[in-house]
Amino acid sequence: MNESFLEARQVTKRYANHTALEEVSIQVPKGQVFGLLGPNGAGKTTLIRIINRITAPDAGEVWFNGHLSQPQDIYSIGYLPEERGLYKKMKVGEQAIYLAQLKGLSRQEAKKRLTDWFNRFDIMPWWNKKLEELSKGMQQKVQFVITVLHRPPLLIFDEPFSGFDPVNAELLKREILKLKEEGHTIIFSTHNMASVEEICDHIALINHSQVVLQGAVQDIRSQYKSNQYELTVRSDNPLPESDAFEVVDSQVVDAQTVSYKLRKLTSISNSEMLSLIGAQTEIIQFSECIPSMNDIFIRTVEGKI
Ligand SMILES: Nc1ncnc2c1ncn2[C@@H]1O[C@H](COP(=O)(O)OP(=O)(O)OP(=O)(O)O)[C@@H](O)[C@H]1O
Repeated sequence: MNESFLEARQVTKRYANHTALEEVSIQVPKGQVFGLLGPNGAGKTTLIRIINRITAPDAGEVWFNGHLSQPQDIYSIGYLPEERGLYKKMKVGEQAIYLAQLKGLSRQEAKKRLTDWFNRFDIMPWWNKKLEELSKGMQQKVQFVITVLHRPPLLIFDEPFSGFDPVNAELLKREILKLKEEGHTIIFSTHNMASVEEICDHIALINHSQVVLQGAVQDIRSQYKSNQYELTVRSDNPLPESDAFEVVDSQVVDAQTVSYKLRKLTSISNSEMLSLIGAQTEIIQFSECIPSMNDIFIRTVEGKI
């Protein structure tokens, strides 16, 4: 694993009647997209607020780019909070320039970068409108742009896809991946598991205030494999009998086609299994069932592992 840009070490946060985080440790690799997952109330926003120094932990430490987090580190973070907070009565372009200047950009540079982003996000016609005249999705776009405009090395997005239609969610995904290619480290919290598979390199799953799963998405999905396969064959020849696998389920698709769910019983490779079946039947489709992040989330959170 490459070096961490951000680490939480044994972070604990207690509120009056509730422990929101219990010895939570995460390692966010530099230049990667890190998904912070968990059911409602798990503690994700609390951890994000601690990383942003909005609230302090009761115990534990946050390490930022190799040093113990310092107050000035917040200038190296672009944070899109869950509750979006722009001025409703102020004009969009003017507001965006003002906020960019607060983050250290000159007026000229801010305008140049904003024009570029606004064109890409198709919101340039709204430059002179008041924020309250924009739809929720457009307001989201404006706030996203303001978050990333000063190009901080660490970007943290809390539920960035909420309020976006599928086309705009796609646009946002592409922009997040572009920001990664430019070298930013990105943390985002989401309940949208499809987006996790598409854009996250690593994840941490928090449940009941603790990290219950952490690692590279591909490794985690492989760990949860259960030797199950989907197979579709022409029905002229029966499936060969074998000690290597068993049929869990079968379904007639049409007069010529049958599909099976198989479980592998030995350590033969996928290619060997394919040859074994293919020697007697004509294979139309063969694939190993790799659990989705959605399945893994539900199984882990419901304790079915
Ligand atoms: N300021 C606060 N005072 C008291 N309790 C709080 C405070 N902030 C958060 N909590 C509690 O801490 C727990 C974790 O909340 P948090 O907002 O971190 O969850 P989350 O994982 O972000 O949830 P969601 O997915 O619903 O946004 C919740 O039980 C919440 O009620």
